[in-house]
Amino acid sequence: MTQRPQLPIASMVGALDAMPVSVIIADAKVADMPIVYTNPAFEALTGYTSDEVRGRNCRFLQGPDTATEEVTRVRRALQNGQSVQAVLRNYRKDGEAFWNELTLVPLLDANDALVFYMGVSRDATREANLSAELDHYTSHDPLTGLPNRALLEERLEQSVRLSQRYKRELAVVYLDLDGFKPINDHFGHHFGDRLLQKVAKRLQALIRPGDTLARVEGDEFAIVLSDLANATDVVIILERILAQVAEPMNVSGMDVQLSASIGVTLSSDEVEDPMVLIQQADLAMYQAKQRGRNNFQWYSGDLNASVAQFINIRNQLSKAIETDQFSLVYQPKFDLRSGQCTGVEALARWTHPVLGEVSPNEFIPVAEKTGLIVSLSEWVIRRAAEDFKRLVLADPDLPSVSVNISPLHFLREHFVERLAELLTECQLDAQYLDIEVTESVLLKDPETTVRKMLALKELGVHLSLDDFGTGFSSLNYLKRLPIDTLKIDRSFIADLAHNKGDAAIIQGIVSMAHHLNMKVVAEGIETKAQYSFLRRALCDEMQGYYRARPMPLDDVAQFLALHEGLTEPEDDEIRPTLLLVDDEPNVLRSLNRLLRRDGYHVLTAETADEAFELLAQHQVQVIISDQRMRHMNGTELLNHVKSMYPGIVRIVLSGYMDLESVTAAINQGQIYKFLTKPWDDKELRDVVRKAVRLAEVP
Ligand SMILES: Nc1nc2c(ncn2[C@@H]2O[C@@H]3COP(=O)(O)O[C@H]4[C@@H](O)[C@H](n5cnc6c(=O)[nH]c(N)nc65)O[C@@H]4COP(=O)(O)O[C@H]3[C@H]2O)c(=O)[nH]1
Repeated sequence: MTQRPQLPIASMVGALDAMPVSVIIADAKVADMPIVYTNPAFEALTGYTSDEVRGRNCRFLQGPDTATEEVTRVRRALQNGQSVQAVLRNYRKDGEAFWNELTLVPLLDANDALVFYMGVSRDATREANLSAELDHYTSHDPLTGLPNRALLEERLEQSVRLSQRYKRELAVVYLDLDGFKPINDHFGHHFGDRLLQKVAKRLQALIRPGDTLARVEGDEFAIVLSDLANATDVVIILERILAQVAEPMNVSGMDVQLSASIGVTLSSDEVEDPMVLIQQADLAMYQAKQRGRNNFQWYSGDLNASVAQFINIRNQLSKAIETDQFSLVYQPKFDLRSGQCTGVEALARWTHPVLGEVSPNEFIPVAEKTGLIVSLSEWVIRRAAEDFKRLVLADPDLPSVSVNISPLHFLREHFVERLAELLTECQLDAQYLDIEVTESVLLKDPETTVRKMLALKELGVHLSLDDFGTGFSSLNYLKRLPIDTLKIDRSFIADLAHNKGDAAIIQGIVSMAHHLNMKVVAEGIETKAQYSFLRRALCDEMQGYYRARPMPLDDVAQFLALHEGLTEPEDDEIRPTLLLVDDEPNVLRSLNRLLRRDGYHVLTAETADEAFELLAQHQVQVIISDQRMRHMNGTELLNHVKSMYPGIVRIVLSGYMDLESVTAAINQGQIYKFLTKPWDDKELRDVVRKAVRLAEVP
């Protein structure tokens, strides 16, 4: 056994004085262990000089918050002559508390007898505060100071257990502020944050100390109302919440009025997983939104499947970008005269590992609602810019790639600046990017739209107004917008062959756009009839399944490489075209034979529907219709033709002499000539020749 060196305290003092950590030595031979030495670092830590503390027991450093269990543990170690470590809440001379990370070691003499205790201290206040802050941070929302979702779930679990044990009612409330996002987007996040803090304060004032109010995310709050004597108490609280949220709030000198949509559910004995209650309240909240906002709805168990779908998508969407579940497809657009490809539109596709293909019509509105649309769109722009470089290799004349930008994103502060940054990052010249914004931006905020569009033009991007015709744009604003292209919404195209209103709207849009120096693209062209009608209506470009569907990148590259601008002239562009309408196939056959000989391009129809399809497809000069057919009346048909295609010369060829309708039709200018069956070949050919000449006069 090695001999322990005997260290008289006096010989150690020089070294201890120089130590950067606080050292204290107490005499262990005396019952109360008085202090016999402290070094200068002790004074720096506690504020006490050596003279002030010599002869006293260390307990003067303790205070009201010092944990008694820790002190007892230290005392026991000292009694047993053992080393001990502890972190004690101590107090400096000026009363300020600090965390003392203390190590006490016994000093023994040569005979192993305990003579002194040496205490080495370190100020651990910073770490302790940090860890407390961290605890708070992980369980609280930094903006409002309210519990976050994690703490809400913890408290809910406890509350459900207590309510089951004591047979009390418990309700979970889910609250979403109506119209908060536009305010946030419009006035900026700082303003939005202040507003959320005010709302949080008001809500907090309405609940009891045992309840939990949490900010779940964005403008969504949840409340656990526990220990309710009966369920009807909830109604009173909810009414108060609605009223309080609706009271104007003053933020930065501006009065803002909000409302809330609230969903509520009650805990029942059957609930095994308390988290289900949050989902139920959330579902009910969406129902409240659907029912017109500023109201509350109880969860009923059989909520609308579409609401459940909405929530499901919302929950999945946030992971989708990170896990690479999105892709892009491209749909080409074509010039209606040359047939050349005038660009491709990027359309987002989401393939979820379980849900499969989710339509953009489902996920885009959800992405808008949750704000995820911004990161999604930025991803789309980046990917489209990259893909465009590949597509110009396939078609060096490809003018641009179009991306859809949702109104919410478009109207966000700094949208234009951010786009400029993205273009620089992607090294894409602005002229190759076409931004498609729906007409609804004009409804939301026309002045900002005008300002942003001017800035975008300055940047050099191409601008298209999408879904045109659905948003009732103010024409006043339209003429101020630096728009390059109007895209006529698909809904006007679908029925244009039969609906005279749609046909007239299209003609009106084309003529107005051309006057404003804009091009017109018709969307959703599926049939030859629609295609031909739009060509004749002088529409500039088309997009639709009739020519090309949206395709993955490789396919569209191949398509562009092989595509040649075509458009053979149509028959009716070379020869005068006649349309014969009769429900008797034999009559149609003999008329066709007779008139073809005169060099006309002859079309035949047995029904009104067929006739309108053909009229949409072809430039018809003269229509000859039977008067009494099984499903229609000739003069009615011609009346309809007159309003849709006023330039077509109309002739009735009837087996009956219904004088009344004939004279009415002639008087109203609906028909040019009335001929009777059986017809005289020569007379008929004469009348048709004159009618064709009449139709050709502009
Ligand atoms: N029935 C029919 N449909 C046709 C025809 N030709 C094209 N379509 C479809 O019409 C939609 C045209 O895009 P949109 O009006 O911008 O309408 C888009 C657009 O508003 C939105 N969307 C798609 N991708 C994005 C995106 O990346 N960002 C944003 N913000 N919105 C997007 O979702 C909407 C729907 O997209 P999709 O389902 O891809 O649907 C596309 C396209 O597939 C046709 O001949 N017949």
